[in-house]
Amino acid sequence: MILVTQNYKLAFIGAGSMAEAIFSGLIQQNKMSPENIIVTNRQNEERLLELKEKYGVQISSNHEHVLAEANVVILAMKPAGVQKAIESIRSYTSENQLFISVLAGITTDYISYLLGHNAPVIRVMPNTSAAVGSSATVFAPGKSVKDEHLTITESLFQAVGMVRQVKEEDVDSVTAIAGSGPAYMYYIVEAMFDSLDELHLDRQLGEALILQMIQGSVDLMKNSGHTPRELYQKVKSPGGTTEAGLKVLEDNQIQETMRNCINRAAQRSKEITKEMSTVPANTIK
Ligand SMILES: NC(=O)C1=CN([C@@H]2O[C@H](COP(=O)(O)OP(=O)(O)OC[C@H]3O[C@@H](n4cnc5c(N)ncnc54)[C@H](OP(=O)(O)O)[C@@H]3O)[C@@H](O)[C@H]2O)C=CC1
Ligand SMILES: O=C(O)[C@@H]1CCC=N1
Repeated sequence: MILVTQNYKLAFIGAGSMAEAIFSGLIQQNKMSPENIIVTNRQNEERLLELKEKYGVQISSNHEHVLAEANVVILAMKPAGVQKAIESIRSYTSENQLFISVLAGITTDYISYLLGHNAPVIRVMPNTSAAVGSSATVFAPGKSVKDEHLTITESLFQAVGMVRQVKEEDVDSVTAIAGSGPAYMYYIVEAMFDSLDELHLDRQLGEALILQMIQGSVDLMKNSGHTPRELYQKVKSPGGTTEAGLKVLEDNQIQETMRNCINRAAQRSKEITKEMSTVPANTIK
């Protein structure tokens, strides 16, 4: 289905980590040409120049210019900045444009309310692995979304990884796994890397072994048909090294901690909705 992206002009409102991960992934996977991507931010001109230099994308601080030719507008500022950001572009937007928001906790209804018209709005939750074509992305349609808009969104994000459609009410939960999840993995891997010094192992060799070990574990989980529990039972020998290590994880309730971590992130997404994404009651149609 990765066909339509070449015909579109994409405007990124926000030029941070997530915007960069998405457009760099699209460019690297040859799904979009940099001339068809225009990027703006709030104030950091140096950042825009750096992105132009690195990827060849168009940049501009003039919001009218940014919105002028865009068919698809990707909102990629922090959730707290969405109101000001949309206020600054609203007069240059139209119902012919598709709005894709990657903002955690911000609902499609709230974006429609801020836009003040009926342009289609789709809420997407990708992750930074989009930069290497390996995002785990979900999307949920808001009002006025037609099949063609779903197709565009699917093909854009399919170009940078796996993509699935969900109901908007499930996006908070998915954010905790797919959106925030990479950070939890990096946090654990950081501790593994740090153990190398304590083990007096060569850092380069140790890091390569750890990453390959993780890659291999993922491959086996995907391909063996076994559950994670079955797989770790196969690694463990009575009285062996794995059993000794797992005992430390169990004693420290690492599985419970991980569940708490995911639940807390999902809850935070809901809190963001309450704090920053409430549509005044008298405006709901
Ligand atoms: N990082 C991640 O892994 C993921 C992030 N997200 C979501 O992506 C969004 C962006 O996150 P992230 O990239 O990490 O954030 P960053 O802080 O890296 O980037 C935010 C960007 O938004 C710009 N911005 C702020 N206000 C405005 C405005 N009024 N008009 C135009 N641009 C504006 C900033 O510009 P300036 O620097 O000039 O202020 C900056 O370029 C968030 O809503 C987050 O929830 C979703 C999935 C994963
Ligand atoms: O931390 C955040 O709020 C964003 C959403 C998912 C990843 N980063």
